[in-house]
Amino acid sequence: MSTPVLEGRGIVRDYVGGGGLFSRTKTVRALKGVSFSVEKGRTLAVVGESGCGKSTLGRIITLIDPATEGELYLDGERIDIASQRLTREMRRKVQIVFQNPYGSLNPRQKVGDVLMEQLVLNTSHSAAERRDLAMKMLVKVGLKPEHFNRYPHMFSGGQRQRIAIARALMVNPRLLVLDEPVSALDLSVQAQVLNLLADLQEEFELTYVFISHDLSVVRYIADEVMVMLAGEVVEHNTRDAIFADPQHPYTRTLFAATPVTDVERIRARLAAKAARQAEAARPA
Ligand SMILES: Nc1ncnc2c1ncn2[C@@H]1O[C@H](COP(=O)(O)OP(=O)(O)OP(=O)(O)O)[C@@H](O)[C@H]1O
Repeated sequence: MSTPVLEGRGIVRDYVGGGGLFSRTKTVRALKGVSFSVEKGRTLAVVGESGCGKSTLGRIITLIDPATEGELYLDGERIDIASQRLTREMRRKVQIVFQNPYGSLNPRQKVGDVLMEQLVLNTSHSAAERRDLAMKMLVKVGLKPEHFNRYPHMFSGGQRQRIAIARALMVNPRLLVLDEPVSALDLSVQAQVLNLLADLQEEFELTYVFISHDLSVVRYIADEVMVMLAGEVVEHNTRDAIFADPQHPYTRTLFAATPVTDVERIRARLAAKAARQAEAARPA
């Protein structure tokens, strides 16, 4: 078997915080030894109720926050997630897209500059090359070259999420952590952004860690599903297996509350993707 793009072993995260003026300092163990791996080109969905540790795990994988204990491997290379002695190259490999792109886009920065800034920090491209690459990326995510000189407030929510995805892709990452990336969007726009993510995954051979509370979205996009409860993984299986036959009582409760939406459309999309992948894998 090939080396996974991402592997976590026994990841623990404690938050040491005050319990208020008159109470003793409390430690919250947000992750209690989480292990998983994701193969290249696959999407691992992380699900579970609010507070189970999904975002904490996402921030550790993205190397934004340190872990208290545990090991993380990117393309087989061990990353020091406790002390966070990280190279720029390690950081480049993992990018994150958040639920609210408006919060992470500088309102005074034009979209073209948002994209080119990534290249200034991470590459030695000339100004003309940076401009060219940013223009091309705008088109790849379904925006237009004339959007280059516009500000974030001039876009819809879906378009802003496309800008955030474009920014993440500018540095040619291996892995995208998508933390509730469509939760703030209308249903029709959600579908467009999910389709875009599926297309980009195929084109750039990206690996996704997709954090979501929305199981209909997970059913659409995931290859594998990892269910978390109170900082622990209670179940991890392929999407089809876990939806058809959830094993853990908590998974069953979680899934029982979710309506199945538009199954035919999901099946058609996944079948088309599988056919394209099979065609690409066929020897010439
Ligand atoms: N900075 C922090 N300081 C202290 N405790 C924190 C901090 N961030 C998260 N926690 C706690 O860690 C636990 C996991 O939080 P986390 O945000 O990772 O959960 P989540 O599953 O992503 O929830 P949500 O879906 O609501 O974002 C929670 O108990 C939370 O209160």
